[in-house]
Amino acid sequence: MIAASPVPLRVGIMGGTFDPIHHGHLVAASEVADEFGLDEVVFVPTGAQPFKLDRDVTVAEHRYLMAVVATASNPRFTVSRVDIDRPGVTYTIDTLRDLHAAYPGAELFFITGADALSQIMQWKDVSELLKLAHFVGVTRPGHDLSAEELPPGEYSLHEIPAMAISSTDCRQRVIADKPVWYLVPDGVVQYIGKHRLYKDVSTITERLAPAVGEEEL
Ligand SMILES: Nc1ncnc2c1ncn2[C@@H]1O[C@H](COP(=O)(O)OP(=O)(O)OP(=O)(O)O)[C@@H](O)[C@H]1O
Ligand SMILES: O=C(O)c1ccc[n+]([C@@H]2O[C@H](COP(=O)([O-])O)[C@@H](O)[C@H]2O)c1
Repeated sequence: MIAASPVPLRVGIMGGTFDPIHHGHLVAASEVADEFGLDEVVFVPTGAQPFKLDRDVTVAEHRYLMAVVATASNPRFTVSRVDIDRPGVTYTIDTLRDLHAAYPGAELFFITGADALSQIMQWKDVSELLKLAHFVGVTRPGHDLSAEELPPGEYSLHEIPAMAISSTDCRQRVIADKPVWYLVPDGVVQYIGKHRLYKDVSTITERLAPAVGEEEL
């Protein structure tokens, strides 16, 4: 008798700068998990995102902890440190290799908004990248959802409820003393206030691009 092979785990990966994590990220992950029957969605805060090296970004530990707070109540959501613990620039090719090692035999689904999806052809090692995970692009207000440059069969497009929320807008609201209630989870509102994120810029932000000569990219 041939033993039945175990059904592979279906794992979603939601990569992002998450500065801060907001309900747009959470709805995208929840909708894709439902549509694709995912067993788990791993949120992966980035280290030094290659296209954001000239930006000030909140220190990784705060972004990681906000993701933990935001996902704590969902038993299928977890948060990974793989990108923030790996030195150097964060490339998704390394994220996927690390997560294949952490979840041997699992099928990986990389979840991305329409804006990020449109740039994927410029990501490092794109042809290998597309073999390591199935890419799922989700709708995002203000961005066209298309992936014409990507090879057919390597990705899916999925419509989700429109959440006109961005981390940029959340940060600007905090700076302007406007509320971010209901744009981000309650615990994240409180975390931002407790640590004075986006207010105390001199102490809580880091520029991702190292000073010239300081570190080789
Ligand atoms: N409102 C949203 N709806 C759908 N997808 C989203 C939404 N916001 C972010 N995403 C997707 O989530 C991932 C992580 O996004 P990111 O952390 O950069 O948030 P952001 O709001 O775009 O941040 P910022 O405004 O700082 O650029 C990306 O794939 C992005 O396209
Ligand atoms: O691998 C790359 O070359 C690459 C370039 C740009 C962005 N990414 C990934 O895209 C995801 C969304 O990034 P962001 O900063 O828009 O939230 C996140 O997981 C990044 O690591 C990856």
